[in-house]
Amino acid sequence: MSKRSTGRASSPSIYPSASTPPASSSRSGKQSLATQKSSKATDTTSSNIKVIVRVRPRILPREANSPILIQMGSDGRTTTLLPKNMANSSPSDSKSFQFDHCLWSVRSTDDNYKSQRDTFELVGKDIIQHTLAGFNTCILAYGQTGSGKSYTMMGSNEDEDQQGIIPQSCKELWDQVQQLQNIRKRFHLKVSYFEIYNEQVHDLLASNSESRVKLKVRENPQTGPYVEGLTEFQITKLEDFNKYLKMGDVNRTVAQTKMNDNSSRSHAVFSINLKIREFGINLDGVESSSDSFSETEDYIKETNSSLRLVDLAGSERVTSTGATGVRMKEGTNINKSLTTLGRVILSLSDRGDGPNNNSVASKPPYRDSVLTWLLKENLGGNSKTVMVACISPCDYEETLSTLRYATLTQKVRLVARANIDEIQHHNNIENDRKQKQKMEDELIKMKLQIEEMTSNSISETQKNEEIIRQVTNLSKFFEDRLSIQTEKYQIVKEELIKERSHRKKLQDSLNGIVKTLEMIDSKDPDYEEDLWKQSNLLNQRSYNFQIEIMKDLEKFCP
Ligand SMILES: Nc1ncnc2c1ncn2[C@@H]1O[C@H](COP(=O)(O)OP(=O)(O)OP(=O)(O)O)[C@@H](O)[C@H]1O
Repeated sequence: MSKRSTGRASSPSIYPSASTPPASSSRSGKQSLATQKSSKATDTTSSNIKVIVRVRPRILPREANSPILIQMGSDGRTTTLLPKNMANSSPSDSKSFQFDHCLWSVRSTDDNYKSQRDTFELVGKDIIQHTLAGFNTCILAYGQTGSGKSYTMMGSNEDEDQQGIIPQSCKELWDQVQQLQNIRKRFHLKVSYFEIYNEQVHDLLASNSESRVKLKVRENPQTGPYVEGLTEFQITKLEDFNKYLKMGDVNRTVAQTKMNDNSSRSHAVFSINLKIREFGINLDGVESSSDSFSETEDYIKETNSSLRLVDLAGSERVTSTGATGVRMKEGTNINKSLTTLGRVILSLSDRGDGPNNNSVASKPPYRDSVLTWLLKENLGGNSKTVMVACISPCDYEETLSTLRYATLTQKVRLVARANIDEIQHHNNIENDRKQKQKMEDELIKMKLQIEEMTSNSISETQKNEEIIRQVTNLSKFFEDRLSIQTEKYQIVKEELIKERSHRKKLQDSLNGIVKTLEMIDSKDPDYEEDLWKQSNLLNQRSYNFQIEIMKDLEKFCP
């Protein structure tokens, strides 16, 4: 909703295809025949429209020497409008008002200065939480022309510190979704962006040729009014928000006026539709595609909510703006719709306890302007709504008017309920039967597996016992063999010892013979003779011995 250039003329063309009915807890027509959604009515809260007042710095040249007519109390809830002509007035001429919050953004050096970030913290954070909880929510900026509505809602996208409520809300919502989603909980975000210019609705995200087509407003008995044929884009990454915001801002009608160089000539509504689906236990463990939701998905809970971020065109006095021609027509239409908004708020605030009370209050004239018709749910129905009333620091009349408008708005009571659908399956019994059968089959399969494993383990044990037996036998066999071998070794060892001693003896004998031969070689005559004698003696003995043997033999064998 940053402002760009002057408005363009309408050009008739084909309607875009997508439509955006507001979120509701009992959406009709889309559910599958096998299922039925039952709305969960427990999460219902009743609260007033919250009102926050923000005063901007003196930035217009005409304000340079003008006194600041606004004071804000240290409680952060009181705004005081000082008298127009302070020199001729007494302090009692000041007018004080109480709001949910009062944001002082006049001088960044002041202790109580509220930056864009502070503004989001106080205005947007809660709203994002409510959106995630399934409530329809709305933040709308109201105020005279040039009072800082677009700055508060959109700010400057170039500088992160200057970002307004819309880009900060997108980021906060995206971050929360990233944290909360898991295999059983899936989030789906879609955006749309339209403007109401001269009581006509234009799709700011339509292609160029279709962007000036006048769209129709329809009313769904359950979900309320919606723009027929509005383009919706799915958000798959944080940057998508920025892309569609920029696209819409390029198409928005803005113009230079005497009061504001870059004045919004239309009311702009940026919507984020959030769908959350929760899934039951999936026995197959199959994950569904996370890119898109299908109507046949077997989810057990669906939450639908829509966050509407509205930058209203500024109220203006023709005398102040000096508008003529097209600008004057725009201004008249802007004022007409804002007046209707005032009448709707007045009617709703009259009801005291809101839409459910029985007082005979006038029927809010929602249909008297496209703006109030489209915001019907956010102003007087199923929504949690915050109004940021923007004021300029030096304009008495316009500021007084805005503060009165804001005071009235605070009295509007809304009954919001979380749009949660619990899914009842008609085919539950059949599903249960199938699941039971599936689990029984699974059980039988597991039993068989266990039996198989048990029998396997018995035969394994037998096998092992057989191996142990064989190993025992083998080890016995080897032990026996070992003892036999040991015995054999002992015998061989003893024989070897004997052999060695025998060999020693032989060696000794051999040595004796060698010695004898050496002696022979040395030709010792005495020894030779002695040897000769011995030899003869032996021969003689041998001969005698033979004679004796012969004699004996003759005795036994005659
Ligand atoms: N809090 C702020 N801090 C600094 N500058 C601001 C602040 N609020 C508004 N401004 C500046 O004041 C000027 C008017 O603000 P802006 O365009 O947001 O007003 P507006 O209410 O949207 O006007 P219109 O209704 O005509 O579109 C802009 O130049 C804007 O940057």
